[in-house]
Amino acid sequence: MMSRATDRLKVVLSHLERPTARIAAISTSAQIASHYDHHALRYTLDSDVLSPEQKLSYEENGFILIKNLVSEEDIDKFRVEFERICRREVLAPGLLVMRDVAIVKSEFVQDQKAVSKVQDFQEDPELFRYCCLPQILRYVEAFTGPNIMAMHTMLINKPPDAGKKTSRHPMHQDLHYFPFRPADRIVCAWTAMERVNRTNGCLVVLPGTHRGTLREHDYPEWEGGVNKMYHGIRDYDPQLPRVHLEMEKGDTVFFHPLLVHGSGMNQTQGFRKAISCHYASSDCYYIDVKGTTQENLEKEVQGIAARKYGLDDSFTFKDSWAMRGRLVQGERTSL
Ligand SMILES: CCCCCCCCCCCCCCCCC(=O)SCCNC(=O)CCNC(=O)[C@H](O)C(C)(C)COP(=O)(O)OP(=O)(O)OC[C@H]1O[C@@H](n2cnc3c(N)ncnc32)[C@H](O)[C@@H]1OP(=O)(O)O
Ligand SMILES: Nc1ncnc2c1ncn2[C@@H]1O[C@H](COP(=O)(O)OP(=O)(O)OP(=O)(O)O)[C@@H](O)[C@H]1O
Ligand SMILES: O=C(O)CCC(=O)C(=O)O
Ligand SMILES: [Fe+2]
Ligand SMILES: [Mg+2]
Repeated sequence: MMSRATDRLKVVLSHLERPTARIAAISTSAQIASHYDHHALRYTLDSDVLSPEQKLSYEENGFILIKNLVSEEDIDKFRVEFERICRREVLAPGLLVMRDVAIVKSEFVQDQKAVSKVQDFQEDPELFRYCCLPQILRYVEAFTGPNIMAMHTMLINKPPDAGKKTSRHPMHQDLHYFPFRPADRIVCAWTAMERVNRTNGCLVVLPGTHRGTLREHDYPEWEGGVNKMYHGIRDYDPQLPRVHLEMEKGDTVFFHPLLVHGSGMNQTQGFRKAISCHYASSDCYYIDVKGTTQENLEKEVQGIAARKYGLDDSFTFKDSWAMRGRLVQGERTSL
C-alpha cells in the first residue's frame, strides 16, 4: 500500500504544476493516491524521509512531530552546557542571555535560575552541535532542500511563573522576525529537553494557519507585562481551535514560519527547557521590510543594536541576520 502511494506521489511530483490551495484531511493510502491526482505539494519537497502521510500532514497542518529524535545523552550534554553559560563559565561571541521581565524588574538578587532564554548560540560549539545533528538535518532538508543555513538558535528555559503570567509566549508567527523569503523554505526544529505539557507551558499551535499570510504583530496588552521582543498577533481570537503539543524528552516538532503558535504559562516549580533552531535554504533572499508589518520589529532590533553595541542606522536588520546565519549543509549561495 505504502510503496504504491509513494510511487504515485513521485509520478505526481514529476508533473508538478503550480502549488494549489487547501488540502482536505486524508487518512488512507487510497485517498492519498487519489488526492495527488488533483493537487500538488507546496510546503514539502521530494524526499524519502517523510512518508506520504507525513507530507500531507505538514501540508495540511503546518507542523509535524517526530518522537524520540534526539538522544537523552545529547540533551543531557546541552543541559550541562546551558548551566555553564548560566554560571558564566563560558560566553560565546554574540550569545544573548535573557531574563524574564518579572524577575529583571524585581529587587531580588538574580541567580542563574533567572535566565529564561539564551539565544544566538551559533558560536558555542557544544550547543551548536544540536543544529548539526544528522537526524534533524535529514528532516530539515525535506523543507529547505540541500543547502541549509542555521539562521536562529535558542535554548528556552521557561521559568516558573512568578504570578504575573509573564512566562507565557504570546501567539505569533516566527516569520515576523525574518527578513528573508520564501517562507516555505524556512522551518523551525524545536526539541523538548524534558517532558512538556500544558502544566509547564508546552507549545500551543493553531493547525493550518501556515496557509494564511503574515499578520500584524505588536505587544499584547497584558496587565502583568510582556517580555521584550515577544510580539503577538493582533486581534488574536482565543476561540480558534488550539492544539497543545505535549512532548517527551527528545521529541522534535518541525513547523512552518507562518504557523501561529505560542506557549502557555509555566505553573510548575521547574524550568521548562527546549532547544530550537530555525533553518532556511541558503538560496533564500533578503527582503526590505520597510513599509511592511515587520517594520516595527526592524526598528526595535536596530534600537537594541544601538543601545547594546553602539551601532548606528547603517547596521541593518538584514545585517543582523547575515552575521548570525551559519551554513550547516551544502553551499552558502545567497543568505
Ligand atoms: C548584533 C545583533 C543586535 C540585535 C539583536 C537583537 C535580537 C534579535 C532577536 C531576533 C529574534 C528572532 C526570534 C524569532 C523567533 C521568535 C522569538 O523568539 S520572539 C522573542 C525573541 N527575542 C528575544 O528573546 C530577544 C529579546 N531579548 C533581548 O534582546 C535581550 O535579552 C534584552 C531584552 C534586550 C535584554 O538584554 P540586556 O541589554 O543584556 O539586558 P539588561 O542590560 O539587563 O537590560 C536592559 C534593559 O532591558 C530591560 N529588560 C531586560 N530583560 C527584559 C525582558 N525580558 N523584557 C523586557 N525588558 C527587559 C531591562 O529592564 C533594562 O531596562 P531599563 O529600562 O534600561 O532598566
Ligand atoms: N491576547 C493574546 N495575544 C496573543 N497570544 C495570547 C493572548 N492570550 C493568550 N495567548 C497565548 O495563547 C496561548 C495559550 O494561552 P493560555 O496560557 O491562556 O492557555 P494555556 O496555558 O495554553 O491553557 P490553560 O491555561 O487553559 O491550561 C499561549 O501561547 C498564550 O501566550
Ligand atoms: O518555547 C517556547 O515557549 C516557544 C518559543 C517560541 O515560539 C519562539 O521563541 O519563537
Ligand atoms: Fe516562535
Ligand atoms: Mg494558561
